[in-house]
Amino acid sequence: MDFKQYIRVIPDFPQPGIRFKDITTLLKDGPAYRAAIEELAVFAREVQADIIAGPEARGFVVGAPLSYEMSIGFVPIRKSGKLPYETIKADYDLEYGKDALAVHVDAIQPGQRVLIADDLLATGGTIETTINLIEQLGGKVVGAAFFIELSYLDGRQKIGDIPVKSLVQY
Ligand SMILES: O=P(O)(O)OC[C@H]1O[C@H](OP(=O)(O)OP(=O)(O)O)[C@H](O)[C@@H]1O
Ligand SMILES: Nc1ncnc2[nH]cnc12
Repeated sequence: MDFKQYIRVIPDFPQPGIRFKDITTLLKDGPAYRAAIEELAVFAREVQADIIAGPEARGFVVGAPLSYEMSIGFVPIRKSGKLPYETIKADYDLEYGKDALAVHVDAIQPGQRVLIADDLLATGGTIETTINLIEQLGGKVVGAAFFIELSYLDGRQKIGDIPVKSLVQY
């Protein structure tokens, strides 16, 4: 399926110079959304993931259906201050700002094979921070799966040799 035709590009959002890739136009199309998740599930099975982690908020709409499709667990990586139990957290930079992410200390068991799922890879700050948090908990990141990759920002260089799958590239 040509997923690019389902993605809407909004110039100058949320600030001048950013071309925002809007996935809501893909999400509202049932067959396209399902096909996108199924394609990422092929990759997740190849890397033998046994749990999915997704960064808030758009990582939830990719990671949660992927874990459901595979009948494996889902770990939410949340913006700092949102998780109720004991957490570890890390600060990071985005294409358009700064933020902090956190995860529960008991979210991942040492040695678990973790696939990170998100809608989009831009500078790689979010994925790098998520990898860092999972590795601190003893998890092994076996792959990173995205709907969209902004190749011109070269986020892959922050991921090292972890296998990456993206459905659409700009
Ligand atoms: O590769 P990066 O430069 O880190 O950018 C990619 C991240 O930016 C967006 O999330 P955002 O932090 O805007 O949060 P949201 O999902 O809550 O909208 C997107 O969903 C990715 O998680
Ligand atoms: N250009 C972009 N479009 C949508 N989400 C993003 N997150 C970071 N950069 C983005």
